[in-house]
Amino acid sequence: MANYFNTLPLREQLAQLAQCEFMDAGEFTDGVDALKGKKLVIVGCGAQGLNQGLNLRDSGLDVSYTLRASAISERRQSFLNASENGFTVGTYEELIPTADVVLNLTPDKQHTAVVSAIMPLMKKDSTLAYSHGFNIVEEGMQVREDITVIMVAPKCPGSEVREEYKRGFGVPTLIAVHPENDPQGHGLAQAKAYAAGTGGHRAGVLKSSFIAEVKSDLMGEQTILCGMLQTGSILCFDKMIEKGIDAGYASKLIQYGWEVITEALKYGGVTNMLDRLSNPAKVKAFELSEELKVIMRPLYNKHQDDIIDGTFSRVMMEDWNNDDANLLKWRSETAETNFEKTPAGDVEISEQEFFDNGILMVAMVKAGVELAFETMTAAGIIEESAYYESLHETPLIANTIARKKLFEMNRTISDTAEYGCYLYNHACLPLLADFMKNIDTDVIGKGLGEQSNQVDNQTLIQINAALREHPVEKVGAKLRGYMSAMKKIV
Ligand SMILES: NC(=O)C1=CN([C@@H]2O[C@H](COP(=O)(O)OP(=O)(O)OC[C@H]3O[C@@H](n4cnc5c(N)ncnc54)[C@H](OP(=O)(O)O)[C@@H]3O)[C@@H](O)[C@H]2O)C=CC1
Ligand SMILES: CC(=O)[C@](C)(O)C(=O)O
Ligand SMILES: [Mg+2]
Ligand SMILES: [Mg+2]
Repeated sequence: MANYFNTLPLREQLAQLAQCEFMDAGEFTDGVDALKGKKLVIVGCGAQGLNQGLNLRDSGLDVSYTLRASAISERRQSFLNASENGFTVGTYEELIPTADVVLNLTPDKQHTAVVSAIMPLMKKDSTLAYSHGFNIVEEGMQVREDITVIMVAPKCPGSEVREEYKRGFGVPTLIAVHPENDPQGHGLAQAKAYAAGTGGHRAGVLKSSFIAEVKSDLMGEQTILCGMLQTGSILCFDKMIEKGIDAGYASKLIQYGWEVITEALKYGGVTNMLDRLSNPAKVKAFELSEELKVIMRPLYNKHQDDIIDGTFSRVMMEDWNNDDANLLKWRSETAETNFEKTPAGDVEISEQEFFDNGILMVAMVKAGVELAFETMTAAGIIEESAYYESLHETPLIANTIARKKLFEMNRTISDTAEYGCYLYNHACLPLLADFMKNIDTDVIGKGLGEQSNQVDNQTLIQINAALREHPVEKVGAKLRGYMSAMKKIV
């Protein structure tokens, strides 16, 4: 097998990267009908597997789980996830032959082995579904020609796929049909029904391609979504400790701060997030974010370049073949960081205080969202896709840090995302070393303590215009307009 993307002519690569059509709510009036009465068998019951299965069943679909024989015999967590939620669980031999749709929700590293094992058992004219395009695009998996291959990719950690559904909302979702495998022409109808079953249509669905999803998902997760929040947590915490801020306070400000400040982002974009600051703090946050964008832009370009040409995938797959040695080493190193080892203090921090004392965090989120959006769109990803992958998903990742710090984020996201997050963190920590030398508690930990809200009018006018004029704000206003069912979290 070879990297599918790299086998295509540039014309086709660009066309697939640009595949992105916002699907109006009217396209989902049939709901889950295309899958009603069909047997959906999910392989794997982890972050996506469990939460998607719960949503699909609540949406009236017939869902069961097939797990590795060892998972069942050893009653592993995946078996408990499925059985304790009342699902039928069986081996591949027992359930795959009965499946109309097989949802492959195992780790990307396992996809070639899993698909190779289940394909011979899949009945003629059935469907194979993915939630990430890595196996098809980066590995070039060849699927039997009678099998329809679709993708329904939530732009969100598995846990929040379920939480947003329970709130009556959903998460933005990319759907696609693999052009090499749509023999009966019903791939799109099935993908739409699957997306509706997860609740994705309530947040927004893009008709995308396996290529557009992979090349944007890898970029978002490695940079703004997980990498920036990991690096920002470590740098901001260590700076506060260096400057004598109480460790419990510092830990709480960061652990819960990302969620609070990015909730403003989710509702009103970067503009609303900065509008939550005083004028002097907004000017400071804007200046810091502009400085951060200059420093980090080469890193964001390198991540996108390595994703586009397959370098990232090759390097990660080398680690797969080395028993995940780097992934496991970097995971344990993360657990040893001061931030991870310091519990949040039993101290009251008001919602506004997270903004006032977290000016640097606001600047990092602004810089990361804008850089990721700008880099993705420069690489051919369409704005709507780049918005979901940079701005809208950041608060959903922040929700996981609020639960149990970087441990929970890295446990909930895919191993692929976790690996990319560590690559970014290893590069960004030294990259920001000089920048952090000039940082003090006025922007992280204590706030400006300004006596008045006065700033230069011209400066404020220019900053407000720059915030509102950024393309992520324009496409964001349109997409948030469709999210009438969005629910408050903080
Ligand atoms: N995590 C996330 O938030 C997101 C993930 N995705 C995508 O969803 C897919 C699933 O990822 P995720 O939910 O994170 O995966 P998890 O690691 O959370 O769960 C993997 C599941 O697969 C099972 N599994 C592991 N290895 C094998 C194997 N060799 N054969 C069969 N089953 C196996 C595990 O059970 P056991 O080990 O007990 O057998 C577990 O139930 C991936 O393609 C990922 O890219 C997409 C969007 C977000
Ligand atoms: C949660 C999500 O969308 C990620 C970051 O892409 C992943 O876990 O792979
Ligand atoms: Mg993703
Ligand atoms: Mg991902």
